[in-house]
Amino acid sequence: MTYALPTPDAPLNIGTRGSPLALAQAHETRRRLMDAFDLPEAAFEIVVIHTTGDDRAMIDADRALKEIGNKGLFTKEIEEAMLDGRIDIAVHSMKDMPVEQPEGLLLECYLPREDTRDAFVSINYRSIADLPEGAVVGTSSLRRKAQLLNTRPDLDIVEFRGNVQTRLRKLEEGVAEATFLAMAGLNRLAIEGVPKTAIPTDVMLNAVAQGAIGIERRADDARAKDMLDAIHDAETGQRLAAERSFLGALDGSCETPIAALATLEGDTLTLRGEILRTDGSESEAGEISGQIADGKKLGRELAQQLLSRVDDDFFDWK
Ligand SMILES: NCc1[nH]cc(CCC(=O)O)c1CC(=O)O
Repeated sequence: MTYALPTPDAPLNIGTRGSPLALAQAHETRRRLMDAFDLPEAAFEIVVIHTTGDDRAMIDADRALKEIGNKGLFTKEIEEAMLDGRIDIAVHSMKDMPVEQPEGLLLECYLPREDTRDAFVSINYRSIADLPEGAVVGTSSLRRKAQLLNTRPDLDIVEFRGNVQTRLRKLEEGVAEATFLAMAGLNRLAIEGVPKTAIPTDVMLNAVAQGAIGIERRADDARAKDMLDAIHDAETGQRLAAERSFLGALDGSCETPIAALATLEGDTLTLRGEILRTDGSESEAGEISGQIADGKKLGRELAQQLLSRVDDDFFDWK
């Protein structure tokens, strides 16, 4: 080792967004690093970085999100802070991460994955199938919207943003009958009293990398590399390699109707994927299996299979 581990006087700076979920994920990362290296909490400093994506979400600009595209919206300022040395590592929801990282940064460390499923959140109903004809449901996710309309074209989908509390209040006020959240977020925040049911993945397939936390670092930072290697979860890495390669081959982002889930059994990786038209009028789904080590290739192959079945305008907004 040619470096010293962090100390309370020279802490490792952990960058994160300021949302409750982002902070919970940063705290989990700090806890795992403390345990792996037997270091005190004060050897780590959690540094909150404000991002453009946070502004957009606050102003509600669903339109702005779509105009700018979501790629990197939540990560640009955090990555700049890392390249500037203001922070040493950055904790991200992998679901929101572009497939490629900027020059000089690496994203190779994943924590053990949480539940990948979406939650159906409703005061009066237990599942999508339970919803009455024409029910109003709230979501701003293009994927969830397209998946819902594909199976339930009768539903009236309204934009829904904000934190869990805001959404629950809207449900209580009767603004919508149901909304959707990632089970992973609800579990990590351990919020009590949310009327939720996990949706099976054959009813609503999760977003690429849903439920996974990734930790980014500078490519030339040997200390950060060794520290992150110690807390990396190899299985999550193998699953995300396949899912993110599928996403990359489709040139998608978190704001594209694309879903994928890789699972491992023995030496075999199975990748299920789905692409949808934004209006839900068409969906193509498929599955591919092979050696775990070939995950990236399997992701590209599944993407090609699905793309070969659709027209060029498939992902165009309507
Ligand atoms: N796009 C927002 C986002 N990014 C990650 C999560 C939840 C946690 C996760 O999936 O890891 C969420 C909110 C949600 O979908 O409910």
